[in-house]
Amino acid sequence: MFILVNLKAYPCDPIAVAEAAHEVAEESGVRIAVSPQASQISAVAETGVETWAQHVSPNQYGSFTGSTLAEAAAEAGAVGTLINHSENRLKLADIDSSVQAAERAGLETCVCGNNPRQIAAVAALGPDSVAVEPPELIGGDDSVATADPDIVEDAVAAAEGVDESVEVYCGAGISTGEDVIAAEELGAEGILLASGVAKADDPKEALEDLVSGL
Ligand SMILES: O=C(CO)COP(=O)(O)O
Repeated sequence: MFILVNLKAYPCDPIAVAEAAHEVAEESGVRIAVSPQASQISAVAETGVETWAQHVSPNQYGSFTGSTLAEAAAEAGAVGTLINHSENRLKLADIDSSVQAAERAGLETCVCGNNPRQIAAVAALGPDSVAVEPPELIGGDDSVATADPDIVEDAVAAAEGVDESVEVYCGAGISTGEDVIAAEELGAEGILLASGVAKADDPKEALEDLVSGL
């Protein structure tokens, strides 16, 4: 299982979380990545943890003020990027262009969708992975894997029906090792989570719990 910790714009210490994630990844052998704010990518990458951008813009180099250039994210040390997170939704044409931009820059891509229909649509754009995250469960205490298991199984089937090579992740409300195992049993190959680590008193302890059953 791949564990991607999305720090969103939470007021946590990204370096402390990155160092904890790097240590837990090394100790457990589980693949763990951290996705900080764009301005913190290079500092997070310097800790040695696998680092992802939260978004890349659909544009190339040029007159695009305020954009998050995929090449700049890669040069700062990101190796992957989320695209179309529920909190940063894009039009389908822009998702397509952002996937292309990320691929040009050599970034791994994970495109998010709210439900299995959206997962099928974005899987057709050829990302490396897709992630289903029901918005109503994001940031809450109920894990998607137990509160809405059908959405995970249906997303896995939807992506498989379009392109079997696209991995399927899930996220929303995941905070424990049991949640991770439940997601794995539903067919997810990775999880996205945020508040369970970014808001934890002890992020390392939270991460150790997340990988405990793997
Ligand atoms: O949006 C998410 C990860 O990208 C999920 O957030 P929570 O883990 O806080 O529910």
